[in-house]
Amino acid sequence: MSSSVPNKIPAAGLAVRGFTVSYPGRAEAVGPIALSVPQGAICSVIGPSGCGKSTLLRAAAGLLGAYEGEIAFGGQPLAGSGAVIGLVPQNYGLLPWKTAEANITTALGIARPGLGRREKREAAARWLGLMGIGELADRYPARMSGGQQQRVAVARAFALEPDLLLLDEPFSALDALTREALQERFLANWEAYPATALFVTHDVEEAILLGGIIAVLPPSGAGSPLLLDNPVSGLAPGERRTSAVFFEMTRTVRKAMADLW
Ligand SMILES: Nc1ncnc2c1ncn2[C@@H]1O[C@H](COP(=O)(O)OP(=O)(O)OP(=O)(O)O)[C@@H](O)[C@H]1O
Repeated sequence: MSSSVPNKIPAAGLAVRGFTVSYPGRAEAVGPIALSVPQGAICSVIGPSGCGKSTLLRAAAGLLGAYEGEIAFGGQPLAGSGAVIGLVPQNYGLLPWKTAEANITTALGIARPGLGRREKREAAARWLGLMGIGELADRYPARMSGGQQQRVAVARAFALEPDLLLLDEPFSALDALTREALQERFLANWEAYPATALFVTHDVEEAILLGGIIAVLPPSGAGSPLLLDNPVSGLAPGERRTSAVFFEMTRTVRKAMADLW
């Protein structure tokens, strides 16, 4: 059930090799992390606090100055690949001086410069609607709850129709029912626009519901991530939560966590 990271950089999808970061003033380096995600697959990333999940996402998004190792997409360094990247950072990353709609149209203006004003506004309205917050289009982030801001950030990431989706605990601030509804919505969106995705979560059930691959990261410096192929992803989204395979996978992932952490 576990898969290994091939030595050669694959021609498609995301490949991370020997990813290591030395933060100034921090004795131990973060990593090394190695991962491989086929094009159009979701990789759930689960790991103990401080193991480097957000650091990896920031590096993949081009927001980290220096790191060792390589992050490749489509067989070439991600930085020069021209891939459109949709990022949902842990702090949502919304521009506080822009409304929900303008946060999305501004990002679209950068990532998809060919789109006209009307197309951008229509895309913003559609994706805010799909995330269940269409009525918040004119609202500023300071006047939204954390969960609402998270949903705007997810809507913005999907609106870009990205090649690579990077999500850092995107549903952590939501109540259980809204979270379940948005997990289903996330899968439906992803099936319509199957971006290669890294989905960081601390929730084992969420990792299993969403990921075709589950990367269980060890504490920093304690070896390589374990990559698990997830048979649950072969089931229809509506059947996943209640299937026997799901419960079996829950045991497998928890055992991997117990062994690695
Ligand atoms: N800018 C920084 N300067 C110094 N150390 C940092 C910086 N950013 C992160 N770190 C350290 O690097 C390590 C990895 O941090 P990171 O945020 O990537 O972990 P994480 O796995 O995402 O954690 P969590 O699950 O708590 O969000 C932590 O020990 C953190 O303290």
